[in-house]
Amino acid sequence: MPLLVSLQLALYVLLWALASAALKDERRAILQWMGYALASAGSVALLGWRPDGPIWLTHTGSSAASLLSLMLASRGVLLFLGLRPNDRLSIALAGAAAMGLGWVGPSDTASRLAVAGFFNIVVIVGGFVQSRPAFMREFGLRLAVAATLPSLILIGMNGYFLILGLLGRAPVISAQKGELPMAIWVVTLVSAAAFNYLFLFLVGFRMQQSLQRQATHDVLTGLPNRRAMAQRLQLEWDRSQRYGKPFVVISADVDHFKSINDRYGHALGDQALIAVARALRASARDSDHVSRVGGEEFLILMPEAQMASEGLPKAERLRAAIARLELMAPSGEKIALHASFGVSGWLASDQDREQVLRRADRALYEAKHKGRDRVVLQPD
Ligand SMILES: Nc1nc2c(ncn2[C@@H]2O[C@H](COP(=O)(O)OP(=O)(O)OP(=O)(O)O)[C@@H](O)[C@H]2O)c(=O)[nH]1
Repeated sequence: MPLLVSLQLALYVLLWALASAALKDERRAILQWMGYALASAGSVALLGWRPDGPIWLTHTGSSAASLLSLMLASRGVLLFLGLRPNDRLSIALAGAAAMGLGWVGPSDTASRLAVAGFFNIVVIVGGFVQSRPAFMREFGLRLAVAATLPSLILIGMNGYFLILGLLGRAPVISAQKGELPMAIWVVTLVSAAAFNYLFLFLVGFRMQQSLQRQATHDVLTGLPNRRAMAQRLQLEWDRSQRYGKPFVVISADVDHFKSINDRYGHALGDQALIAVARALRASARDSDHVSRVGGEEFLILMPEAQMASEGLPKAERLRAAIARLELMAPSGEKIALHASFGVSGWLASDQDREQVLRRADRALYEAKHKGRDRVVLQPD
C-alpha cells in the first residue's frame, strides 16, 4: 500500500513540472509545490521500505520528509500570494523538529508520531494564518473556505497522531511491515488531492483573471481601454433607451502631446500619460467610468449625470487637475501639461450611441480650435 500511495503522490510532481513549464509567472511557487509532492511521496515510500538496518531510522526519515513537504507546500502558498516566507523561522522550526526526532531516537513509535504530529501542526497552522488575509483579498471568502479543507484534514490527521502518541498508543497495526490503517491512506490521498488540485485551479484562475484584465485594460495607465469603454457605453445606451435615463460623456485629449514626445522622448511621454490618467481618475467620482481610448485620448462616462451641462464643472475640474501637473525632464526642466475637453449628453432623439460620442468629439475639436486647455459643451 505505501508504494501505491507514494506513486500516486509522485504523479503530482509530474503535474507541477508540466505546470511550471507552461506558467512561467508562477514558477517560484510551483517549484515549491513540486518539492512538496516529491517529499510527500518520499515520506510515504519510506514507510513501506524495509531495509536491513534499523526500521526506526527509515520511519524517522519519513517523519522528517513529511515535515519538509508541509514546509514546502506552505512556502509555495506564501510565494504564490506574493508574501515573503520567513526562512529563519523555517530553519529554526526544522532544527527544533530534528532535535525532537533525534531525542526520541530508536524508542517507541508513539513518541515519534507525537513529535512529528506536533511540528506538522505548527507548520500547517503557521502557513495558514500567515497566508489567510492575502488569500481572502485575492480570491474572496468562498475560495478561502475551500482552501481551508486540505489544512483542516491535515490538522485533523496530525492531531490524531499527536493525541495517540501522547497517550502512548501508535496507530500502527504493524509498524514493521509499514502497514497503517486504511483510513490513514485515504486521508493522505484526499488531503493531497485537495491541496494539489485546489492550487492548480487557483493558478489557472489567476491566469484567466489576468488575461481578462489585459483584454479590457490599458497596460500603460491601468485604465479601462477602448473595448471596455465601448461595453460600458453600450450598457448606458441600453439603459437610456429603455428607461430614458440620460448620461454624459467627456472626451479629453492632451494638448501638443507630440511635441512632448519629440522633445523629451517617448519614455517621458509615457510618464506624462500615466500622470494624466491618475489625475483624471483621482478627480472623477467612483461612479464615473474613466478610460484611455487612444494614444493621448481619454473618455469619461458619467452615468449619474442628467444633462450635458452637468458635465461642464466636472470637465473644468479635470482640466484644472491636469494643468496643475508638473513633470520633470531629466535636465531638470519643468514640463507643463494641458488638455482640452469636449462634453456631450444623451439626447432622446439620438439614433445610436455613436452620436453622443461624435458630439463630444466635435466639442473637443472646437476646444482645440479655440486655443486648447479649455472645455467646450456640445454644439447644439
Ligand atoms: N509616449 C507615448 N506617446 C504616444 C502613445 N500613444 C500615442 N502617442 C503619441 O501621441 C502623439 C499624438 O499626437 P497628435 O495626435 O498630433 O496630437 P497632439 O500633439 O497632442 O496635438 P493636439 O491634440 O492637436 O494638441 C503622437 O506623437 C503619438 O506617437 C503612448 O502610448 N506613449
